[in-house]
This record gives sequence, C-alpha cells and structure tokens, in this order.
Amino acid sequence: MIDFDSVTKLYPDGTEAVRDFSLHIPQGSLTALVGSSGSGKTTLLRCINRMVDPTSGAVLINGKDVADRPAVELRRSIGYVMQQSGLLPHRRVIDNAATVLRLRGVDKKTANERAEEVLNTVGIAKEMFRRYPSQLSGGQAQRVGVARALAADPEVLLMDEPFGAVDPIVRAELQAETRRLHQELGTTIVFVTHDIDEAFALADQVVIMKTGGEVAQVGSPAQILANPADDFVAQFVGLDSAKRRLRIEERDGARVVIAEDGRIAGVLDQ
Ligand SMILES: Nc1ncnc2c1ncn2[C@@H]1O[C@H](COP(=O)(O)OP(=O)(O)OP(=O)(O)O)[C@@H](O)[C@H]1O
Repeated sequence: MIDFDSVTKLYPDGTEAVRDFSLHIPQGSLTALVGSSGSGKTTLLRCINRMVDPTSGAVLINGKDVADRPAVELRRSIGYVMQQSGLLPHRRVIDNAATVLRLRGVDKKTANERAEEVLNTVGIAKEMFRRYPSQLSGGQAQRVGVARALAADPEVLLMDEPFGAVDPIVRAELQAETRRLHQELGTTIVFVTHDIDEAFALADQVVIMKTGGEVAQVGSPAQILANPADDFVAQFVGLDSAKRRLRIEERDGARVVIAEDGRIAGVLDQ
C-alpha cells in the first residue's frame, strides 16, 4: 500500500531529520511510528501527503510515486489528524466535518448528510453539530477532527499525536474508538506517537525510531516485546513497565503474549 523507499530528508538549515528510511505499510494496517522527540516521525508522516518532499528517495502509494501526483489532489485523498484538531474556529462542527467534501465540489446537502454520518460514527451527539469548536472539549474536538478526516473516505489516514493534548481517561477512550474505527473501516492508518504504550495498544506494526530518523526496530508489538533488537529498544519498550498492555509469560513451556484483559494474544514460540 505505502512504501518508503530509501527516504532521506535534509532540511535547508542542514538538519538531517531522516536518513535512508525504508518501510512497507500493508493495506488496511495500522502502523505506529514511535520515538522520542526529534526522531523524524512527523517528517516521515508528511512525506506521505507531500507536506514535506524527501531530499532523496521516494514514497509510493499503491506503487505510484506521490511526487507524480498533484499535491492538492493527493492531500484531499488522505485524511490528516493533528494534535490540535485544526478545526476552523468560525465554522460550526457540521461544516468543519463537511469541509473536504465541499472542497471537492460535493453539494452542501450531500456533504452535510455524510458529515452527520461520520460525526455519528465518531460519537459526536447531534446537539453538538451546530456548536463552534471553542464550545467543545479537547476530546470532542479531536473526534470532530477524525470525522472531518474520514468524511471523504480517504485511502489513507495520517494521525500525528492526535491524542497528545487530552487527559489520560479521554485518551484511553479515543484510543479504543480508533481501534474500533480501524476494524470497522479497514482504512490504512499511519499513527505518530511518542508513547510506546499507545503504539502497542493500537498498532499491528510498530516502528521504533532513534534520533536522526534511524529505525531501531520494526515489528508487531508481540515480536518487539519478545525480541527487542537491542538495548535501546529494550529500554524504550520498558519491558517491566507496570502499564504494559501486553506482557509475556511462560505457559506450559511456551512463551505467550498476554493481553491487558488476561487473554492470550499470541504464542511466540513452542
Ligand atoms: N522545517 C524544518 N526545518 C529545519 N529542521 C526541521 C524542520 N522540521 C523539523 N526539523 C528537524 O528535524 C528533526 C525531526 O523533526 P520531526 O518533527 O520530524 O521529529 P518528530 O519525531 O516528529 O518530533 P516530535 O515528537 O518532537 O514532534 C528535528 O531535529 C527537527 O528539529
């Protein structure tokens, strides 16, 4: 679906944000890019929708180089959710959710119907539709941001620290909603976070980044937990973290991955 092919990004001031980054993101997966501040996560995400152009290398969607697609058309086919919801302050919730469809030339009635549908999907009650963004809580604003991104049925959804600014309880709720939406819609999602627990809770594929855009490890949460590539990953993953949603236990001579609710999420070896 999405392929990074030896992507390097050197900003004009000489900062090398990402070096020779390659990754395959399968159709319908949820991939989390996780790493500390400045490890190049946002840069990589923005290479997908051409908010950033790589200095060398390419990003392909379904085998086609995004550099060959007009940036505006490309961005309208890709949903983007940021930490601060980025909603238009002078537009009502319903109009914010309908923005991309209206930009695509869809008539107001059809766009609003679709906006109502996606607002409903993300759990925004009808009473909120006519409010302005300043009249929403942080969690509600993020939900509207997700609805806006989903309204145009994007082929890809990019999420950049979308729940970074909400409190832990709402954050857990929004994570659960994201999991549910991903299962329901099957959209390919690329999710940036600096929180390894969030990455493990959400993603099928986790990419752990080191400073300078170097990949420390790529794998499923279970693979990374079972076999951290090096000390950096082991420490980053905090194998003994009390918060860990997945943990590994020995059961009848096999190492199994146990999920938060106590059920067996996978068998690592026998
Ligand atoms: N426009 C820019 N010009 C110069 N340097 C930049 C620019 N944007 C980002 N950088 C630098 O590139 C590096 C990677 O930044 P990036 O925002 O991609 O990292 P990140 O992992 O998303 O960080 P954070 O978690 O703090 O958002 C950092 O050193 C950053 O200072």
